Amino acid sequence: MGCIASKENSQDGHRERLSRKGSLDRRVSHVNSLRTDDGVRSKDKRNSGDVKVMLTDKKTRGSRRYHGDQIEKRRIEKNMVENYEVDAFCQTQIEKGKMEVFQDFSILSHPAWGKVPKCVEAEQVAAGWPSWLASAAGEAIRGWVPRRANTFEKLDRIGQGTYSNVYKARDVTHDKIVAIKKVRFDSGDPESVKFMSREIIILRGLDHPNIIKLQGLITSQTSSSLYLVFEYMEHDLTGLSALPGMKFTEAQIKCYMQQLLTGLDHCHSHGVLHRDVKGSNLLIDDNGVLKIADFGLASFFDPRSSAPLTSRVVTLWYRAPELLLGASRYGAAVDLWSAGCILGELYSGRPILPGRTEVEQLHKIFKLCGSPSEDYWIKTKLPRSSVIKPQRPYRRSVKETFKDFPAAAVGLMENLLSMDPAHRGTAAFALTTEFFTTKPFACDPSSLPKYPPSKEIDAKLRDEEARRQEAVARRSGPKESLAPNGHPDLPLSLQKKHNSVSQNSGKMVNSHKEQTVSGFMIDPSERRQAVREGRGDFMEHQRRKVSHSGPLAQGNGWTRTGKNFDNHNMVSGRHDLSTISGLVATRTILPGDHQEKPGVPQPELVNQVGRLQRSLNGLESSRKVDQNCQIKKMGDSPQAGAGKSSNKEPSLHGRGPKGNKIYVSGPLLAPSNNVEQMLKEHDRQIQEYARKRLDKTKHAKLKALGKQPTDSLMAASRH
Ligand SMILES: Nc1ncnc2c1ncn2[C@@H]1O[C@H](COP(=O)(O)OP(=O)(O)OP(=O)(O)O)[C@@H](O)[C@H]1O
Repeated sequence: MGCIASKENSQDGHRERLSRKGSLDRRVSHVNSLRTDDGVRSKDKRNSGDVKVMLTDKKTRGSRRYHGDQIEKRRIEKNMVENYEVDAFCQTQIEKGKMEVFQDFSILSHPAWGKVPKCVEAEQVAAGWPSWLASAAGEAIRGWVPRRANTFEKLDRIGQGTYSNVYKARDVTHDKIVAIKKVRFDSGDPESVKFMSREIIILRGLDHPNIIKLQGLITSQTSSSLYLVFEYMEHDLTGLSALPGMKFTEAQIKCYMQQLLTGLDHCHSHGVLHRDVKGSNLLIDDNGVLKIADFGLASFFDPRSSAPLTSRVVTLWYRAPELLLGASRYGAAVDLWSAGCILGELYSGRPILPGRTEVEQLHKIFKLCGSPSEDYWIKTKLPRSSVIKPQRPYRRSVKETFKDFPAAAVGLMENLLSMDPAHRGTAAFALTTEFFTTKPFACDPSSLPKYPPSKEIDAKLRDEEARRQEAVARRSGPKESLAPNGHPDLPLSLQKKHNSVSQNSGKMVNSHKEQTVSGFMIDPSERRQAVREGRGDFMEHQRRKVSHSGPLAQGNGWTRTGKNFDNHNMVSGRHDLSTISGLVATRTILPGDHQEKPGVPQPELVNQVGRLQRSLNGLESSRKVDQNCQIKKMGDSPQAGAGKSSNKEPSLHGRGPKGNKIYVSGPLLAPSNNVEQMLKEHDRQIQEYARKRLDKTKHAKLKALGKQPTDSLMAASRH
């Protein structure tokens, strides 16, 4: 335990000591906005290098960072500092063992972290670890031995993600229930190995009651599979919110938000960005304890580093505007944006920004949060700002939109959903806002009601079953207005997507047949067989079919803002996020967090904008198009573009994936009454394009195999 210096000089000495360890207070420079006494947010101009120490309360794990001139009086809520001289207080707290000082904030981002000396690596391999793991994450597995699959009894499948299947299982050796996550990855692919080891390193490096604990790894030198063993959590926030009749109290919402922000604060103060905060990644146990899970997209960050990060992270509905605009240098604020979306969702009972494409997502954000100021565009020079920038500003409407929510909640949402990431504050700061300091206070997790096990996957099964029954009823009725398996509340284009994804999920499930030879004592597929012999279990069958990721809630009964809430901004909780293209961030596009070149628009987005624009051109002829948003010529400065007429065609050109020019022109967004129609058309065009691409590929494959393509494939290949 190191001493805490009270004066600049001694702190400099302290800093020097840290510096020698290669860890100068880098973790703390994201304390960049503070609230002044009059409640007005002000940018903290202090140099991040002034930050001296970070204190963490051992009990709540809430941390506080102190600048040189902040080392004076501090408040403590619950067990945090209050009206104490930090020096004296901390000394006492340390003596009492209640507080500790983090001296080395950079442990996770230290380049050597993850590596062990060659001799240790050899020992690990001898102990049965695969060499790729010993080499890439030796430090993270230090002290562990690989677990064997036959010491677990696989029970049900409880989750399915983009990269994984999650099972409930019994750890026979320790006689306890655990969750095991089988990750799809290829140990022969360096990128795959990098992501896998990063997830493991981060999970092992973070130790906090609000962060899921990795308990072990199931692997062997011969197996290509890797299973992560976690403590078992009965619920996730999406599943819990979707329980029929669920209504969270305000104290309960505060309780979940407090835990989420405390967990995020721990990540951020250890230099980790989660980058996929959403309801299905927030797990809750039977004691009401919330833990942040799924660090598959998490990354280390160092605000002083110039290394670019990818902007293709975070599930679309929870993705911060700077990411949508292509930022490659960002920080903890991206997680805070997602937390703001979760807060809104907990109150409103449905996702607050459910965009279907990146363009639509930005449009929804602009409508709710206002478009960024001119200063912001100039200051940030975000790559896509030259592609998508409203011609006249959108007014912020958070207060009006959520006027039925408690004022303190809206206050916090205003912070977290700031367009400028610098104004979002920090997780630690959010925990000190009025939302948490006024009544009703956050309740104790243990006082929360006990709920039946509820996962996102369960909510999906209920929806699937309801849809199936509805389809049966419709088929037997006089009218047949819906396609089989169709969502009654989804546009046809999305229904098609939904159906195709369901089919894909089915295929994926088949590919998991290999698990019957996985070495587990009991396999769910065998169990299913046994069950089927007893009763035809539709739910179990569906468990294998559904895909993952979606909204937090589907109308939980909290006071709705009803017509005050922008209907375009709302969707039924039944919509399956994973069925909508491009919504879920992928790992494959993160080759070492590659990034797009600044100023060069991302092809997918340009294509989207292009198609959107072309559909707008049709609308334009009726002269009903709003001139509010304009797409400017690529590479033009925002100022130059703003002066150009949007009626000219083409006014934007960029290059598509194969270097072909893409022309788009005119205003980006139509008036709100046309937006839905325009987006449907846009959506249809994307689908058609995707189908043609698929057909072309099939055609090429068949040709390569010397088989005769069908007429439709022939037609597609001619396009
Ligand atoms: N420790 C756990 N205990 C219980 N359930 C869990 C646990 N970990 C994950 N799950 C369930 O499995 C689901 C998917 O897990 P996870 O998010 O880790 O997978 P993923 O493949 O990374 O998903 P995504 O595609 O959303 O990124 C979660 O939403 C949750 O319902």
